[in-house]
Amino acid sequence: MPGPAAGLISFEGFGKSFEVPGGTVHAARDVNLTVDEGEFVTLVGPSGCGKSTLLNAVAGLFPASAGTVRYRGQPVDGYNRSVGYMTQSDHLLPWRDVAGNIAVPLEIQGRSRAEIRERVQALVGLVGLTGFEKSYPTQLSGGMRKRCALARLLAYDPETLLMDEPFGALDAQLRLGMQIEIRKLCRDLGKTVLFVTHDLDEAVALADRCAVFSPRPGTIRRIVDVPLPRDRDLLRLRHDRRYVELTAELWDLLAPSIATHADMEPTR
Ligand SMILES: Nc1ncnc2c1ncn2[C@@H]1O[C@H](COP(=O)(O)OP(=O)(O)OP(=O)(O)O)[C@@H](O)[C@H]1O
Repeated sequence: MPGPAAGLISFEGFGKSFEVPGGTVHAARDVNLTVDEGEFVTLVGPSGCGKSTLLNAVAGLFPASAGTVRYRGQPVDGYNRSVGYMTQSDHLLPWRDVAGNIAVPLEIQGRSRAEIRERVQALVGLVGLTGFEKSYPTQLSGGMRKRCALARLLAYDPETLLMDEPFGALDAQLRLGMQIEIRKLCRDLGKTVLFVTHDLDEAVALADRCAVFSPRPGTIRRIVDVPLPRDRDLLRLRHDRRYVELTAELWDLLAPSIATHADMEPTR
């Protein structure tokens, strides 16, 4: 069995095609990527290049069409219970308050009432929602809803977080607040993160490494190391020369595919 050098998650010649009416969509091809435990890897690339497909494959939502996806050295075969998923929409239950929403995974796991109360309180504190336990989703700001969704995700205590543009709908200030939050939480809790974003600043600000995709069928064009400190100050990144250079490098890599990316038809 592969040892730790093989990484926590590995894509080995991974490819995925979907049969759709009128043809086959080749979503991803020949993807090779190893993600180490505790690493924060961002995925960027043109729309439709297969970024979400990679997350879905790690979650075990479908099998690979080519190659292999491994988790802890084992091929992903069926639902991967070691991962938690967060998307742009928060899917909070409107009829439950903050505490009730965060409690959902714990209730499903059959935890005792006392245990649930204690864990919910800890999670509320962790994401900065203390005092809002009894608020309903409609009474929360966009950023607070995200915090609530994040606390619910952490209630599962997944080893790995799969995040698909989780802050895409937030305005710039709230987004920055959530970015600070997620980096700190993941570092403190030792989580491994695969994070899809269209925002190149976000891709650099959060990442230990950033994988840049080519247009569909997407493959990794370049893996960019982000040599910023692990405890980087996101509020001051704009003054950091390395950050400015790295975001410019990503722009240069992606600009040609943005300019030519007009084809959204299935490739047959
Ligand atoms: N379950 C599916 N069935 C059919 N086609 C799919 C499925 N999932 C993804 N696709 C297609 O595969 C391609 C890649 O989709 P994917 O969502 O992975 O791209 P993406 O890079 O995440 O896109 P975006 O940045 O726009 O969210 C797209 O053409 C999409 O329509």
